[in-house]
Amino acid sequence: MEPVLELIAVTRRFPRGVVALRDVSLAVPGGQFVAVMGATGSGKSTLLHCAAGLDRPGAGTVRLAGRDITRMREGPLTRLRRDRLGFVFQSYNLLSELSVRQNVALPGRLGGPRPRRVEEVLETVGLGGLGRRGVGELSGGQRQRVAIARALVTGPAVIFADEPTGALDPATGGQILALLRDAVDRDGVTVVMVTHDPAAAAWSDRLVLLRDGALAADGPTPDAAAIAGRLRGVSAAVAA
Ligand SMILES: Nc1ncnc2c1ncn2[C@@H]1O[C@H](COP(=O)(O)OP(=O)(O)OP(=O)(O)O)[C@@H](O)[C@H]1O
Repeated sequence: MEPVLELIAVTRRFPRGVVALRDVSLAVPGGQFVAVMGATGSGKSTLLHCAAGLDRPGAGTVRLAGRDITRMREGPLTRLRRDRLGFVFQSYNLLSELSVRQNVALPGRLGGPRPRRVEEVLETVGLGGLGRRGVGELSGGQRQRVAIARALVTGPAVIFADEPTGALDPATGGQILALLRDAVDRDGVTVVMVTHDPAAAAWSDRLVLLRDGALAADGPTPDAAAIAGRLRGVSAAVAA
């Protein structure tokens, strides 16, 4: 099966000699939950941004849903992101003056998703009946549920999540991770999640570790204690 997301020898340099990603290759099949970890500054967010077409690598190729996005013009790329990708960030990125329902309806094409589809995803994330609430009145966990509903509403191929539980307590964070896990298991969505938290990463199928912009490890996700050990391993190598 063709991977839904593929990075081939991706390198991203920033000014002053920073190589945020160096020669990273990664093929992700549909329906896989991937956690990306590594010390601060190891290139996790840069990997996520290049993979999602939010940033362009200086060298290498990114293929997303069967298309080479590396050289795609901004218009088609924006449409591809809107129609095939979902995004969940630590800071929710919702419009707080709009209602839950309006936020979830935002990413749709002309006219937006059908109202019934919006209600359906709100039920899925446990917000059934809260569609008319203002997002400003919601708790952090509820806001992140809205963000997940917004990510799911178009039926995306891939959801990119950057520290989705970073602002939540462990119990609430666990509920959010269970929703991402459900999207993978139920709908066959691929999730690529950046996290610092071994307990969050333990929900994934595959653990990718970055060290100084390069792939340091890539394999099946072990339990949280083993993840923490591996993370210390790659971080210590940087400090040494
Ligand atoms: N826009 C930018 N301009 C210049 N340098 C950048 C830029 N974005 C990232 N970098 C640098 O690239 C490297 C990788 O950054 P990145 O944000 O991808 O790391 P990270 O692993 O996500 O870190 P953190 O865990 O702290 O969020 C760092 O050295 C960072 O300073």
